[in-house]
Amino acid sequence: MLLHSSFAQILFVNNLAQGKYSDRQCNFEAASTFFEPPIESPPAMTSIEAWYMGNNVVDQTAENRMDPNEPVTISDLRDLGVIHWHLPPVEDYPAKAVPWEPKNGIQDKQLAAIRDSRGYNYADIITCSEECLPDYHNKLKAFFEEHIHSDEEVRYILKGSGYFDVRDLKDRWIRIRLSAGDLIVLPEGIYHRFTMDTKNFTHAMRLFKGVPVWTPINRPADTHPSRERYLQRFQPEERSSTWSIVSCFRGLAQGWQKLGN
Ligand SMILES: CSCCC(=O)C(=O)O
Ligand SMILES: [Fe+2]
Ligand code: NI
Repeated sequence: MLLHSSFAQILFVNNLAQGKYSDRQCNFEAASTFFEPPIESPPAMTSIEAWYMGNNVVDQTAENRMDPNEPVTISDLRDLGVIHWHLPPVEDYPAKAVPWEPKNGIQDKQLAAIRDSRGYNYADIITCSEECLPDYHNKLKAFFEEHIHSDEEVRYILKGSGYFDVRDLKDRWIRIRLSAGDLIVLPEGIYHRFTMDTKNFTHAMRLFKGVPVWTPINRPADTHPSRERYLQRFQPEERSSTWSIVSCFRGLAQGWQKLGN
């Protein structure tokens, strides 16, 4: 198996170098005997890693860590509304399926449980690589434009890897490294962007509640209702000061009412 897959990888890289890949070969099912991504996912990674990055990005696919490194914990991410599971993929998913319908019922029970409990009733599967993604260069540019969405962004990495960058509440970029098995939820209204890493291969499931909304709302979007909702939910100081102003006005109004009676 090991021999087989290294052979397949050598073949893949060779063919890639000769420009042999076409859309047809991006169908993993049809080409599964020789199509393997040119990388292996790391063994049983149990958690994502995140770190602060600088604003000056020369190569978006590089790690872009601060020097010295400034790590960001899972709990810091939770405070921003970003949640994560690690579910090693149990099925062999196709390279592309828009939408994706499980063939023989849902085999991945853990994924099915998350989909049910969070209402992700639509899913599709895409492969980001130069061979498989039509209009590759423009898509990569669009993915890396800072934006928000009016819904959650939910991605399950099936093979390969990539980075989601999110802004913290002080507007600093945090880079989150995802690889096969990582399922991430970015909340509605968080500023974010996506890039592949130096390996240039991400095979992912995109999950949605109801009709998929993937229109990006590029920054500036500070007055967009989704951004305002995000700040209400996740910016504690702002929420408490808004609440104290509201309750102060309430108190005054009640006072006036009493005076009038
Ligand atoms: C990891 S999926 C490809 C990127 C994407 O869907 C996005 O940036 O919204
Ligand atoms: Fe997106
Ligand atoms: Ni997005």
